[in-house]
Amino acid sequence: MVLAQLGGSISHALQQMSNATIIDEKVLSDCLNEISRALLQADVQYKMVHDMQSNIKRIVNFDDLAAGHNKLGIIQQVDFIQQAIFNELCKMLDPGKPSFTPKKGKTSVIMFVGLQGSGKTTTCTQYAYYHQRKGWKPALVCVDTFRAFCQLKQNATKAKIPFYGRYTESDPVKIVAEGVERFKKENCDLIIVDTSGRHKQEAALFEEMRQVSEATKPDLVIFVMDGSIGQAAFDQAQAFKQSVAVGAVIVTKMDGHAKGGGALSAVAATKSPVIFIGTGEHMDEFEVFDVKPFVSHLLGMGDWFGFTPRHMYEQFQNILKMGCIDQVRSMLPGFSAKLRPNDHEKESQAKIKRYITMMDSMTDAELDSTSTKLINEARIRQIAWASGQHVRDVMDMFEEYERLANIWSKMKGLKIPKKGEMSALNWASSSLNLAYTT
Ligand SMILES: Nc1nc2c(ncn2[C@@H]2O[C@H](COP(=O)(O)OP(=O)(O)OP(=O)(O)O)[C@@H](O)[C@H]2O)c(=O)[nH]1
Repeated sequence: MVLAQLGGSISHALQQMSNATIIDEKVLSDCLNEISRALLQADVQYKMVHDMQSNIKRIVNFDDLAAGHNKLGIIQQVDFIQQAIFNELCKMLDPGKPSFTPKKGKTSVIMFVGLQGSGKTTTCTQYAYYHQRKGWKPALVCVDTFRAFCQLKQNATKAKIPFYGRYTESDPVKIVAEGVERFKKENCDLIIVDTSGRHKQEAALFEEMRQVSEATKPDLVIFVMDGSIGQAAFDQAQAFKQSVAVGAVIVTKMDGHAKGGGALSAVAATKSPVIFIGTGEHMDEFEVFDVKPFVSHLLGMGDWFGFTPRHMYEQFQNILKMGCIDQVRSMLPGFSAKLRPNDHEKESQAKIKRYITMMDSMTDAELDSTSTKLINEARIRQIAWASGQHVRDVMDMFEEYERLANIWSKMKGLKIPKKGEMSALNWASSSLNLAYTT
């Protein structure tokens, strides 16, 4: 089952359950069985599906369910069960510890491993290009002496990323040692090693990987997995983990016919987080992986978990474009009093502008993350300094974000507008509707 269909099947199961007159053990079991079938067809490993079922059954209290057998009660119970499924799937995708994060300006060696055809070479360039656009100084080293050499060289040349590889040398360890050495001397901060995926025998592949790892002492080993490989995902990921210290996963080919379940299996097998997904062959078809929005899509819950600072930024810009905030704010109960102090138009405008300036000093990762975990005290101070504002103002801005994100999280099914998709007035009236429901 492809990813796009999985959400539909799960929504269908939940819909069936909400049509029931009472939610008892049988209704819940039927629903969970349908969801389990959908997950299995999407290549989630059997044991994970089984564990999820047991965990959900354990937390659902049937006495409470029986008590809520009017329509509202049933809707609440369905919400509760949907939330429980959401939490279980998030848990599956969260290994509990973040992967090593390279630091700009400090040399890190990142080694990519994966089977031939998994999309490893494509991913190496995408990863390099992603960082290059953010001001890093990446470099690519190709261990493979055959086809990947040409492919990686071509990609690297196109993206103007330094490249090292040797056609004539057959010893991969020698090539990689030379390449890493050279780029360390050139002060590259991200040295990306593309290992070979082609070997007649698995044992030879893993032995070469171990030797390359030994020679380069990578800061992070990334396992690249084809998102459409099916139930083999778990075993494949585990085999790599047993040979080298895999610390992160990138799932490729998540466009088109990809099955989402493989990502869950790879996390379980490697106990490492998925950090990016590949959504096409082109350099920029590469996305940071964020667990909650991914699971939210998987469950057909739409974008309601995905309210990011960037959404707030874009909506503030829309509001400023509309001119008169006093007019807009009368329709914006979603906005806090802080944004409309004493009803003064100018002050409100100035405040929104200040928030926008502060957000201009945030990184893309911070703007696109639904979590403010990235923002610690030091970051708040940096943002304040970079935007010429007070620390207190930056904290105010994040409080405002948390408040709006909280409002949007309650608006299940409502799509968060993309840039330019929704006018501030539409957004304002959505907030207005919400204000009466909260
Ligand atoms: N649709 C799609 N195709 C992809 C994606 N990533 C890679 N590919 C294609 O998949 C094929 C294999 O990708 P490679 O990057 O060559 O894979 P590899 O693991 O390096 O394989 P070898 O070089 O043979 O070891 C190529 O045709 C890529 O263009 C993706 O995210 N989506």
